[in-house]
Amino acid sequence: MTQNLIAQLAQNIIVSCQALEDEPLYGPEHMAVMAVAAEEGGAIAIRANTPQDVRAIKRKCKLPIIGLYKKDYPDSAVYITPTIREVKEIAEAGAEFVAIDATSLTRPGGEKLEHFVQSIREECPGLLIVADVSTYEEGVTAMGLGVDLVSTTMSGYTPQSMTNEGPDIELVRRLSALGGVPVLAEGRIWTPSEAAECLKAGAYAVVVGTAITRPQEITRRFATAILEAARQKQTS
Ligand SMILES: CC(=O)N[C@H](C=O)[C@@H](O)[C@H](O)[C@H](O)COP(=O)(O)O
Repeated sequence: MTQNLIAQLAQNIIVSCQALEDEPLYGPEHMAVMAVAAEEGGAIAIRANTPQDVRAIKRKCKLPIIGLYKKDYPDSAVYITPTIREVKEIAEAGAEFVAIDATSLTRPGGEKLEHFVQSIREECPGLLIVADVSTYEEGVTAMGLGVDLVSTTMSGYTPQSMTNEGPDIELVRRLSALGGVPVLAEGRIWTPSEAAECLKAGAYAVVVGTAITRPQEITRRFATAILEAARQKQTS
């Protein structure tokens, strides 16, 4: 069953449907219809933040969910499903997968990643683990701990990782070349051709968020391009 779930993701698109409190589309019902739209468009799974959103999406959409729970702790910069408390809430909400921060950043309470992964296995049997990493070394470590998938989510968002505008295709390529644990390409994938490039680089599947589900950011890109074109027209 769990192996089938992983196999189902292969060579496909996962859509991340997330809106934080300060975003116009914030709210479980908005995310649920966003997930339905992604399903209609051919997504194979949904990535979603908070137990509330996972529950709402489950009610409307049949796709498996990679759940996460963004939460801030005062003693750590880790915010993607930082502790077993958030993992349990995501599992109880019905997600098939949980995405966790698997970077080398200090975890809340100084917990070691190895201990965290072990407690997920013990306390939430059957829940598949997606390790969100920012570097090659972190990916290798996570694979060694027996996670089910590795995702390049955090590349560009930690002090130890690159900060390019586009996706970190090189990281996808290097981690995929290891050949063991399936690698998801995630983060700043803006165009279908970038998504295709990630697959060519060896990605098992591709996760796209903002470019599909954050209309304010999509609008901003058009607005910027149009302003620039108008400026050029004026000066030519
Ligand atoms: C770094 C971080 O917190 N990433 C989050 C992880 O869940 C989301 O905010 C991203 O939208 C998601 O990873 C998809 O990426 P993009 O929206 O770039 O396609």
